[in-house]
Amino acid sequence: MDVRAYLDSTYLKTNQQANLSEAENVLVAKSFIEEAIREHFKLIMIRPDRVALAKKMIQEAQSNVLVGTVIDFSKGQSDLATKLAEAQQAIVDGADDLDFVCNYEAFKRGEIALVKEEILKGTQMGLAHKKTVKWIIEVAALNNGQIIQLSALIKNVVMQNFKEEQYAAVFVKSSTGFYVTPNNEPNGATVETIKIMLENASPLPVKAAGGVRNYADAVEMIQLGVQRIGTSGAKAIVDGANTQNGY
Ligand SMILES: O=C[C@H](O)COP(=O)(O)O
Repeated sequence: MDVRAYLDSTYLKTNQQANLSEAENVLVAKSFIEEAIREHFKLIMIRPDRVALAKKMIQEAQSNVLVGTVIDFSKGQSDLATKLAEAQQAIVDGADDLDFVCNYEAFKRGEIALVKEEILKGTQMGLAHKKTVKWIIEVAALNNGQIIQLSALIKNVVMQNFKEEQYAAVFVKSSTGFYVTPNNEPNGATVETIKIMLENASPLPVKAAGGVRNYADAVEMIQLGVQRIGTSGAKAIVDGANTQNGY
């Protein structure tokens, strides 16, 4: 198994979150992009305002690394027009993957029509431009019943509105990695939540994100059946793989 083919190496901290100036934070972003090129990760996941930079660096390196970005990050509570405008800009800047934060708070309030509409319109926009689209459901904000329902809702919107050959380009993704639970509990992918997502999102693929930090975690997720892993620890995962395989 080549774990690198699963890895969306992720750096999404704002200047404030990183406690860095804009210039310093650009340097950190560049180091993640360079690392993704060097290590042949599947994708570099970067904030929207760094997409054009990542695309340029990857093209100059003649690399196949994909560029992904997040839409309406990290709360997902903007209106549809705002979400679509952000996605449109990311497409113009050259993003390959669009990871939308689903309005999971609206879902919890029972505003199902709103959630269905954003999934339909966001997916339509992405697929029309041949992008991969992912819907982040923020599992740590949901109970297991809600994870079942929201995974199934996304699956149903996609199956009712798009062709079978398009399903592989629409993921259900577990987490932003930035959600803070009231009791400081795990805020990302867990074996339990990923199993629930896989059971209820299929035939759509699943991306595990948040808290996947080492090779053993990554292998566990891949063996469960995820197609992608979003992680800020991609290098540690690859180093673990190399040690395990005696390289
Ligand atoms: O999508 C990826 C997450 O932001 C990464 O979360 P992490 O820092 O827990 O690996």
